[in-house]
Amino acid sequence: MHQIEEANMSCLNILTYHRELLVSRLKSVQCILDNMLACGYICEEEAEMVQRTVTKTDQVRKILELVQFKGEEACEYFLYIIYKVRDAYIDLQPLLKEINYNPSNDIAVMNVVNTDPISRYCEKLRHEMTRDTSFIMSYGQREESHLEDLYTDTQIELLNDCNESLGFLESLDQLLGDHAVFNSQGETICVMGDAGVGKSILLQKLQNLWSKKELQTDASFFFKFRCRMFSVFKDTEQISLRELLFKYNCYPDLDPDNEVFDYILRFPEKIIFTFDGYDEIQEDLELMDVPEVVSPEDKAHPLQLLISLLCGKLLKGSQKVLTARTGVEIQRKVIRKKVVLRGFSPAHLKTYLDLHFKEQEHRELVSVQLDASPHLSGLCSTPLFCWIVFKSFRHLHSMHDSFHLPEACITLTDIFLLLSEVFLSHSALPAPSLLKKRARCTSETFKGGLRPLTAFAKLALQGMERGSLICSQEEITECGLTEEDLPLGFLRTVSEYDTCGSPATFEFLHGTLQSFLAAFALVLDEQAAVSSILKFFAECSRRRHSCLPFDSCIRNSSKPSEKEPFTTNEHLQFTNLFLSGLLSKAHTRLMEHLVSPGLLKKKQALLKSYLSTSVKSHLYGLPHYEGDKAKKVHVLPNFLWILRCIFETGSKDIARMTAKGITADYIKLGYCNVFSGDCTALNFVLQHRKKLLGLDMDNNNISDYGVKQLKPSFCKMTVVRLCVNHLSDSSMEVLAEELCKHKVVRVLGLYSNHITDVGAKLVAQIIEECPKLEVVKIGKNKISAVGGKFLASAIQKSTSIFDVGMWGNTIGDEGAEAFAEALRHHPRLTNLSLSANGITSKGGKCLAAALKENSVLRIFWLVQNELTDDAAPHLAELVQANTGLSHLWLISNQFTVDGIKHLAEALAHNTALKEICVKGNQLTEEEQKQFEEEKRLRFH
Ligand SMILES: Nc1ncnc2c1ncn2[C@@H]1O[C@H](COP(=O)(O)OP(=O)(O)OP(=O)(O)O)[C@@H](O)[C@H]1O
Repeated sequence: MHQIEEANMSCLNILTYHRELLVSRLKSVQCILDNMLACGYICEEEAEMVQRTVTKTDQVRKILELVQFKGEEACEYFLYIIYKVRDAYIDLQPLLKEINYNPSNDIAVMNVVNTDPISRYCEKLRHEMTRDTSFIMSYGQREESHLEDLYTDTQIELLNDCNESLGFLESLDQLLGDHAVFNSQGETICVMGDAGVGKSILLQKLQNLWSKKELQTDASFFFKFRCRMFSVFKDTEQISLRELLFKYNCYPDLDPDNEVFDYILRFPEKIIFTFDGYDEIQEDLELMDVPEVVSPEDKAHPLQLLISLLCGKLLKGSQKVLTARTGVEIQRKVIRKKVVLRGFSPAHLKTYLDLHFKEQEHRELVSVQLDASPHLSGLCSTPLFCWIVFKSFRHLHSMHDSFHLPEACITLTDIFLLLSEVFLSHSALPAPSLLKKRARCTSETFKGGLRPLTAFAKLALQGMERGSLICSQEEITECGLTEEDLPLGFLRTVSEYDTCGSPATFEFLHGTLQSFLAAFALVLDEQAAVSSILKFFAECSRRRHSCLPFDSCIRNSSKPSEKEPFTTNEHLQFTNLFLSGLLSKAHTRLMEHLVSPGLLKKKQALLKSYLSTSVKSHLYGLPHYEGDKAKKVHVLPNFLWILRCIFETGSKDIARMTAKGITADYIKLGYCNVFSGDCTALNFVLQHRKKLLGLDMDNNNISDYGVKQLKPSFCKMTVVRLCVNHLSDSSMEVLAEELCKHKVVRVLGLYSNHITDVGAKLVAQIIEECPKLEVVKIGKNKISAVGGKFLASAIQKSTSIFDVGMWGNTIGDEGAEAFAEALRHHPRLTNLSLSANGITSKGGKCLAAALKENSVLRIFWLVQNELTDDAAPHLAELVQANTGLSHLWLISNQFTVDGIKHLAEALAHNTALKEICVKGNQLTEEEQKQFEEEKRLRFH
């Protein structure tokens, strides 16, 4: 029917006309009855009569009869209920649109109460989610902070399916949006990141925003799960999807007809799921055979339900956000998009500092210490470590006058010792306000708290041995912990798994804390054989992990593939690291108060000898290969853990021996997930190396803090490859100072960082002042014409440089002109890329003219610029000049067939030129054919 006619129709007639549709699509009868009754359009008896009718459709028929019988106003109110309670009558919204429904003024003032189970459930979900997500955990339950008071943005980098950066996320809304989706079939958004970088908090923020309707999404349901919960179930336990959703989030109230679950099944796109900590269940998944679950009614093991949800076998179309530690492999097929958390930038760190410390005096004190120590700043870019450092500072500073953060190179062990000291001081001392400040005595605090510390440590170790992050009340009691010990802060209760009144379950405040305490247990244990301290080292080197069965569920294959033991046993690696720290010389005095000195010595000696041997065998086993000029070695991520352990031990002997053991003169540490803190460890070893060394650290996350940490090692570096590492101009300052001082560098790789013209000027200085520098890669930065000119001028003066990559900057024609000058008589430059730099024909002409006078350039890249046919005759002249150029890359410019003709003709006069690649210009297939004869002109 025509809309105008409909608009003029009475509501009574509309109900008659659309009766069939209303009968089939109106689902929530109760809400209509409740409101009709409340407004007096029907009486109790009439409502009961409707309810007594057996089928839903008959109930609707009865209601329609009733309201029509009551007259126009009742019919109008009936439509108004459907209009107001949108969620419950989603199927009838198109009808309202079709009839162009608008409530009259009289009706619009009437009240409609949403008694629909679905809407009520959504409200309940939001309410509970707000309650559950408003606080960030802190020491015990005593000092929880509001999420809003402390949440600070972190760097969230978008990646494509090859793990290349697509820039940073600007707001959390973008996480769920279509931006940077690389697989539209996939439904899972992966959030990756290292331990403590803030994955759980990010999800918490997302949940909190949704609960307050501040997240841009249509989703009415939000179900949150922590993956470790799935480990709690026995192997034989089976539950349904309905149970999984409701029991572990919240139950719908007053929903006798299961309308909520039916709705969820019908509209999965209205759901967001978050699954936190996929790495924590990897082993459980590997052990289980995961058949597919596809029916929402079937019961299955919760892990199977999880996998089916992630694969889209259940509730297809729902949005899923999954977090996991960096390096955990998840089948590409199911990933929709991927982000990686990079922690706090210096600006974020400043914001967090301001949020954390209300007192100006504290802010300044901590800020000074951060500025003085790039290593501490680097550690603090991981929010967990930052939180511990700040919290400990605040607590210890308030208790003791003279407290300062450790000044020398603070280790992770130091950080967790600080945290433990704070926890133990809770029990040892009265509240700070009542106390006259007194001198800090760490060993006294630890001695005083030795009983609970030993018990917590034992509990942590037992969990680690069982592969469990959760412990029961029984286990806690067995370890000798009492009610009074629990509020110290090491443990917290977990309500999620505590369903049906089962006794409370606990977990350590953070997984890393459990690793730390487990290491403590190994040190404190006076009963076990000394050799037992090495159990996790042995475990880590023995294990070879398979890919996730999540993969095999998708691939239908159960054959695992080899995988490096990097992320899957990270909690064990952390235990090893803390063990190295606790047994270090620096902590001997403290430890001697807690364990007998003789035993401590034995443990220290054993660890030292183990590390020395394992370093040797590891270095020996690394894949060596002969490069063009150097003997190269590709370091594996596991080696990075050994380096971290060596640093924690603080043992110069082991560091010296490791340095000596690196026989190669080029180390590749690419894609090893090296973060800024690791540079301190690397530097700790490299400072003992006498010979020169090439270091390739491309594709890591070392940031400016890491470069500062490497400062003492640059004096011996011949190759400095730091591509894709989030470096800014301040790193260039360090490089310029060090490289120009020592002048040994041959290769400088800085591709894909955040270098601007300021940094380019410093790189230019390096080019000018380092007489051995041959290769500079500085593409994909933020260098404009200004920086381009600095670089060009430096290149012009250099007699050593022969390979320069400038791809993906914005030097434009002005920059191109400067490069033309640099090239004109350059004695050595053989390979130059000025691709993707916004160069038009104007710049192209200059370059072509200058190059005619150059006889050394072999390969020239001008891909993805804006060259048109105007430049073609000039480039043709260059070709004709037969300068020695062997490859000219002109892909993706704006040449037409006319321009290409010039090039083709010129080629006939040049026998030295091997090819000109002109793919992606503006020629049709037909036009390209006319150049078929000239094989050196490539279109593909
Ligand atoms: N964005 C943030 N703003 C403020 N504090 C944060 C933020 N992210 C993390 N933190 C702090 O760091 C702690 C650890 O963070 P979180 O548990 O989210 O790390 P994670 O990446 O999930 O670690 P893991 O992989 O070990 O589980 C939090 O409890 C909180 O104190």
